[in-house]
Amino acid sequence: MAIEKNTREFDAGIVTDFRERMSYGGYLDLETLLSAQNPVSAPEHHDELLFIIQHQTTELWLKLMLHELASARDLLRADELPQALKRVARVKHIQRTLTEQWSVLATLTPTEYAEFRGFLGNSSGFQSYQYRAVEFVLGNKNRRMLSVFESDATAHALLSELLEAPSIYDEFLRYLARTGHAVPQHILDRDVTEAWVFDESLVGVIRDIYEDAHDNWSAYEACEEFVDLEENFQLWRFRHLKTVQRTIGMKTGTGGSTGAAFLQKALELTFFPELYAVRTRIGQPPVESPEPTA
Ligand code: HEM
Ligand SMILES: N[C@@H](CC(=O)c1ccccc1NC=O)C(=O)O
Repeated sequence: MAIEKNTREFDAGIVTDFRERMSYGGYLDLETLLSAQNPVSAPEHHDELLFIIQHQTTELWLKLMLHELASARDLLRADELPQALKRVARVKHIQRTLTEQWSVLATLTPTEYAEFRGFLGNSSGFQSYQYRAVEFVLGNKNRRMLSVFESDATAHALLSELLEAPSIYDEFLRYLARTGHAVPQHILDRDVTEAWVFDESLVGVIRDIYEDAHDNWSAYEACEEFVDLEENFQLWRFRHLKTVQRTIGMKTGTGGSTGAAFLQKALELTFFPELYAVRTRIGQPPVESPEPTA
């Protein structure tokens, strides 16, 4: 038995002739994928490959995240809540992988990074259109961000389209309205190209869902899934900030921002603020509506 030589038998049926058959590498277009790592440092720095692959794998996962989130948004529009939540469940796993992945890049020391940072010019993750697209789908719209993509027609077109489209949160709130929840009309009519801003009038609607979870189970479950999405997103941002602090300290960014201080401010951005605000209200007496003025 070959196993005694610590060698596995080559099963008789194993296919070896791929002249006329689809192969692994062909199906996955590995030729393209594996020829896309092109270090710019000269002489080539050993650690630049790590830097490139960390970014490329992130972009691949972002591509899938966007695919799933856009689909979840469309499913909500079609009143298919359980199917939408299935998509969100997958996104949560991708986010965990992306957050965990920071530990690989954290093995890059400040000295090593400084040795090839100069070759990166003004390129920066700030110019990641897929990252911006995910922020837009989740409702953190910012028209100003489009200016970075003036010279990239594909990225610009995608971001413009997502800017104009309702976010996943807009679609969820519309779904709630259609299924009997008292979502105020001004929310349903809002300008969806603007960043979502905390709306006090929505907190009572969410509170009703949380206080009668049994009878609002699917809406309640969806709210909790959205909170997971937001929390996971913030954990990624936090790990990015920590990686930045340990590799470049307080240096300004290659993209032109103040660097760590700029990234710190992103931790204050929020996607679903009412889903957090409701936690303060649960079990408290209802907030009186303000007296109408004049
Ligand atoms: C040593 C590693 C890294 C450093 C030192 C670093 C540094 C920075 C800095 C300073 C910024 C602010 C923009 C600027 O002025 O350049 C930034 C933004 C950004 N970086 Fe990184 N980064 C690192 C790794 C990564 C990785 C692996 C990704 C994954 C794609 C990434 C994605 C982003 C994104 C999406 C932004 C925009 C964030 C926002 O707008 O809030 N970065 N990065
Ligand atoms: N902004 C980083 C450079 C950087 O990290 C980067 C450069 C090119 C492509 C992606 C990058 N990642 C995140 O910003 C810096 O200031 O060192």
